[in-house]
Amino acid sequence: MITARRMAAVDANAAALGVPRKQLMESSGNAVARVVRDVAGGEGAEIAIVAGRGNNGGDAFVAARFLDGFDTRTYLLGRPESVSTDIARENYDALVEAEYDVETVTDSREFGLGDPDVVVDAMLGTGVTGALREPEASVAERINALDATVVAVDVPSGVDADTGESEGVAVEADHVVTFHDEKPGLSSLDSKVHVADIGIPAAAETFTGPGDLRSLTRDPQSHKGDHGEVLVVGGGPYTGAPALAAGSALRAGADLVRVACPEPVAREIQGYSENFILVPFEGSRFAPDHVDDLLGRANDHDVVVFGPGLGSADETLDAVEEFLARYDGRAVVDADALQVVPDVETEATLVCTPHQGELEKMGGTTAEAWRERRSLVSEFAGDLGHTLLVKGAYDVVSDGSETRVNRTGNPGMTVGGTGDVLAGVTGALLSTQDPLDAAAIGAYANGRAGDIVVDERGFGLVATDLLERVPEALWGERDD
Ligand SMILES: NC(=O)C1=CN([C@@H]2O[C@H](COP(=O)(O)OP(=O)(O)OC[C@H]3O[C@@H](n4cnc5c(N)ncnc54)[C@H](O)[C@@H]3O)[C@@H](O)[C@H]2O)[C@H](O)CC1
Ligand SMILES: [K+]
Repeated sequence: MITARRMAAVDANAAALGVPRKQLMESSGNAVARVVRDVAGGEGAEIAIVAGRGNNGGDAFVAARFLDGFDTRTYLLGRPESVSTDIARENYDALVEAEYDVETVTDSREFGLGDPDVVVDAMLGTGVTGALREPEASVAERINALDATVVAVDVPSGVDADTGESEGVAVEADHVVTFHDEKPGLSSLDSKVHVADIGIPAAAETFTGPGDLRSLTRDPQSHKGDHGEVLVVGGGPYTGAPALAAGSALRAGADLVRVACPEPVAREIQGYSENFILVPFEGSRFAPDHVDDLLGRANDHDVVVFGPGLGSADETLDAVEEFLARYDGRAVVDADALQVVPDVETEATLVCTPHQGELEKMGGTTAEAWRERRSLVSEFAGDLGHTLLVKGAYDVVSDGSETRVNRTGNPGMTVGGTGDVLAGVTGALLSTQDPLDAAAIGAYANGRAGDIVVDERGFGLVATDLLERVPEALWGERDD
């Protein structure tokens, strides 16, 4: 099962892996034609292809080329100039050039579909927003009134592939040829669903890629706070770690970042940067006495990043345990705080970011080969009931039901502090993304930032270099 949003990400990842969308379109069109052949009842059958101006229409232009021998006519709803993508337009032009029977429909009132045996509905696919507009709405009604067998491309036009719902009229299809994987909304329809393999490499789904960054949108109308308020809880024996996590959360786009830390740590951090808002607590380390106050504060934030530099004193770990038991918001848990997670019952939504050693301390197991590690991490995440981001040469991210593997990053990143950067980035992302996406994008961007630094200067990077490249890694030029 795959949502339209995830499908778009996987599609972009496939392109980055060297399988561009036009190639997928060729497979999609071919798959549609195969189903049409099966339902048409022999050559000579009359087939009407009704194509819209997006890539859904593009699939149908390809299908027409695979239907030689049938009496096929293709209708484009609109002028050729209105075809909205290059690849759909190229496939349209190819039909015209090869003298296929193609008509443009500019006045739908005069559009007569005749009495075909099969209608291919390729007006709209996953690009639909809201109710069908004209001319698509009245053409859908006309298709529904015919006796023909209706084969819809990807999704019946007007239907939302994620929900199966339509806001107005929608095509009623006998068959739907959908691509790559089942879509959540199709099972509720009265159509026979055919899932066609269109040659998207499994790696486009398994591995994070530039497509995963597509969910990072910024609404021009956004206000302060829309992109997250993050509370970093850390510091004690270490002072750099919470500062790195906080700085990274800001670089990853959080609007406000506060650092809750012991007073002496706060004094030191203040000297690092004027961008930090500090909320010091008494004493030299986090302890159970601080939990009440901290819970109040945490509830005013979207996400808490727990762990950088906290240390592992017994009273600190007790305090972490008590905090998590009483907290029901979102949190990234890193470093020493990780070890209490398996023992605590919490309503909180956690993204845990252990390296392999920390994973073992949590009770998880690891393996050398990433495929094996992927299954182990997935199983352990399922047992924990939280999302895991297990760091390594290949990072494994899983919530127990979905698992992604991240390949960005390099051996230069074994230096101290890179984990704190990852925790901060993931914390900022967790305020706008679901936990699996936040962890996957966090791992991808953190590694990419490291790759940018090493490409430029070679090894010898330090964590602050990485932090500075986080914006570029998240929003810089994308090759999708
Ligand atoms: N990997 C894949 O998923 C592949 C999918 N393919 C096919 O591509 C379509 C999605 O294509 P896209 O261009 O994004 O969108 P559509 O063709 O569905 O429609 C865009 C088109 O429609 C207009 N529009 C939007 N809403 C409405 C409305 N309510 N009424 C009228 N018109 C509307 C919008 O303005 C655009 O012009 C997917 O379904 C697959 O069929 C690839 O070919 C292969 C890879
Ligand atoms: K369609």
